Amino acid sequence: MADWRSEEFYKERRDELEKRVGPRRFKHSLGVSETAEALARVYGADKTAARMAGLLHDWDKGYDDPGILARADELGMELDAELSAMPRVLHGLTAAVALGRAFPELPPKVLAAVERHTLGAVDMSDLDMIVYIADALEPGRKGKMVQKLREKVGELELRDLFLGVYAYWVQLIMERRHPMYSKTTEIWNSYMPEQEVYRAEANPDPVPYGRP
Ligand SMILES: Nc1ncnc2c1ncn2[C@@H]1O[C@H](COP(=O)(O)OP(=O)(O)O)[C@@H](O)[C@H]1O
Repeated sequence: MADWRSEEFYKERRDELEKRVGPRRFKHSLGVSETAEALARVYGADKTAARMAGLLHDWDKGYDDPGILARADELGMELDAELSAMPRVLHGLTAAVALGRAFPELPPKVLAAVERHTLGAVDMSDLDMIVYIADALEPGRKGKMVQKLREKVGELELRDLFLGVYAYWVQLIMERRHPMYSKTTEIWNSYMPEQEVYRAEANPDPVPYGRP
């Protein structure tokens, strides 16, 4: 089996990716790869894994809606009714399965980061968060909020930077009037442990909420 950490492996996958997606998506993937590597350096994660997962995250983004559903079917994936109705969010899930089969040398942590880059998940690893963030902050992404979040790299803890990006993305989905994946709230809440602490303490506020 090839060494997935080698430069040769990276270049081979990069050249294959170029044939799988359009030029804009390819450029975006290179940007995510570089940004993920830089974030891994800042936050002390595996730089090679971040660079690889960033490169591969949109491996299946070249499929149209019927195509990605057929791809999931071919791969033997069982999608529930909700996910079947949201083909745009499926490319990370199918890519993780397909890449794991095509390149068994890829470690589970790289596949997990690819799988989670669109919807996120409860209990994301540092690497998962890095790829999720890199997808939103790579140099090709424009906007005031993107710029603000970029300036927070290294300043915020990784988890807080991830939550900033997640919140921004959820807001975008709402503004664009796109359907929201139902587990988004559950995922968000799983990163809000302070709510647990608050509930466990006696009410520190002498004035109940809602009173004038
Ligand atoms: N929690 C969510 N619920 C529903 N759709 C989502 C959610 N998160 C992301 N999406 C949508 O999934 C699509 C793909 O997202 P993503 O893979 O992150 O984008 P890109 O392929 O541009 O990097 C986008 O249309 C995005 O709005």
